Amino acid sequence: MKAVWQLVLVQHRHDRLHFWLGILVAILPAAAGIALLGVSGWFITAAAVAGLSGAFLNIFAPSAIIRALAIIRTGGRYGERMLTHDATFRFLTALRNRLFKAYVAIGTRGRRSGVLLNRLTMDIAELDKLYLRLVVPLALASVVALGLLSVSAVVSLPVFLTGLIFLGAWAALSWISFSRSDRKVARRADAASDAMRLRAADLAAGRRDLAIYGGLDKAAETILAAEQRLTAAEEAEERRATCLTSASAFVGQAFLAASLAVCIWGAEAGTFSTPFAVGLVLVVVALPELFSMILPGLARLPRISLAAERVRDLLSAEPRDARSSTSHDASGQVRPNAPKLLFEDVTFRYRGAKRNVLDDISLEVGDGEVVAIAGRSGCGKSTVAALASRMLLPECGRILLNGRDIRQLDETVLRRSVTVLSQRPYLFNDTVSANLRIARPAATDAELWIALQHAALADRIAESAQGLQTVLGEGGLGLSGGEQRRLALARAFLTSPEIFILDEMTEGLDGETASDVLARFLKHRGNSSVLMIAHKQQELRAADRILHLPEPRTP
Ligand SMILES: Nc1ncnc2c1ncn2[C@@H]1O[C@H](COP(=O)(O)OP(=O)(O)OP(=O)(O)O)[C@@H](O)[C@H]1O
Repeated sequence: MKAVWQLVLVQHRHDRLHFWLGILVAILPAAAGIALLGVSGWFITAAAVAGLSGAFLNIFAPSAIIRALAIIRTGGRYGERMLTHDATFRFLTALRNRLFKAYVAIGTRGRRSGVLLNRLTMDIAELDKLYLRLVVPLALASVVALGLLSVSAVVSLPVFLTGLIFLGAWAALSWISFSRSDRKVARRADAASDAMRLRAADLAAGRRDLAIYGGLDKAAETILAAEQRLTAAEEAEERRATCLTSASAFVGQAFLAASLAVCIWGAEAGTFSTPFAVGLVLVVVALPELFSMILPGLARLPRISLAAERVRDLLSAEPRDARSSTSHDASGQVRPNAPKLLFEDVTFRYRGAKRNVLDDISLEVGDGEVVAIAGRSGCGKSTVAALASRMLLPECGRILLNGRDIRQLDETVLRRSVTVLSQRPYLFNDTVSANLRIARPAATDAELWIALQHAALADRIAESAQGLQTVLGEGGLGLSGGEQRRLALARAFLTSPEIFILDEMTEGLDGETASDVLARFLKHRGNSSVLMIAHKQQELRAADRILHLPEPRTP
């Protein structure tokens, strides 16, 4: 549970003003609501007693108080919703940014990025309950309970003692629920939900191969098994929540009964008047509802706690330089005579792997130079490409872009400086122009057509009546593998990076298309340098320099 409090502190530090304002504004309507019930009960009874006995009763003051309390309660509830939700959304927005930056900086560490992203999204969604369902209701219940106890201590000792006993009972209930939070069940639910999504994504992506090899049914079964595990865990959580609600309802009813007995005794003994006793009973009626507001947060505590732990761990793994990359370091200005890309004694090992993929590798790509990386399969060529574009971070050594450590570069500057062309370009199910403008949002239609011409795709797009507005993918224009690569090329031509990283850009294309795509790329790349993972002779021939990576070592 330590992580839960640490995250509460992080939120508090993030925006103290909204944190406390939310709590204060939540207390206001709750206190007004309780006072409204008490004053109304007292007033109605006092009016009835005065009516029966013919005594004088000033009705104006209580009526005005009742109206004022009703207005405060209604307005306060609106303000409370606004402020508490605002405080939560502000915090979650900032948290999301920090967490995504942390992921970018430390990488996925060998785990599936889709699974991590999904888990992160779900964890952040879980954390919106931290302030709204735990902090605010707990603060609210504590302040109101202590306030009422203080008042009752002055008014009547039996009322004070009754309140104290039942407040103790609620505190004990909350503590038991808090300390016996079943994190095992929450962990099982999280694992089952991750497995379900992972298996479903695998089934969707690999359905053709699964159908060919007859594995569709088995794949579907694994999804159903994960779903059953998730349902079982959720049922266990539901049972726990029901027990908690029942126990709280029992304490609430016992409290009402005991308070009623004390009020009847007080009225009969003349300790307080009948109108006061009725007002007191109505105040007591409101309290169980106030305490029950804590229950959803308490029932959800195991899940909140696990989410808080993961988020805290990610925040603590966030490298200092990624947290504080300054615009000074990240300015993206060219340092004279610095190579475009420089690897200095870089060592890298995949998480969980037994050996380093790269050992003390040094390489350099000069201004405007085309450098090919060659080597046996598995020697780490794609790993070099991933390191050069900061998809991975080296264990030891440094990677410098224009003379500055790649770790310290601002994300925007980095993405503007490095363009990666891979063998699997991602094309969105959107128009041709939208797919191209990802690279340069302000590009004009004329610029898009020029880029398409350079990539030898303009004629194909012009065939379609909608031209640049033609939708790609399902229900739209279908492109062959080679055409997709040409569209990715046109997209790359709209950027002017310091360096292009070509990770098997022509892989899977026939010889003629591969030569054409490569030739067009080299002709229209401008002044950018190129680091090219080379498998083919034509790629090696096109390079100014070839770097051979050492043979892969067997474990
Ligand atoms: N995510 C990963 N986790 C663990 N090991 C990995 C991962 N990705 C690659 N490897 C391993 O790292 C080594 C280098 O892989 P890499 O893809 O960089 O080689 P490559 O030279 O590009 O190979 P190829 O020419 O066959 O594409 C290989 O032994 C590979 O099995």
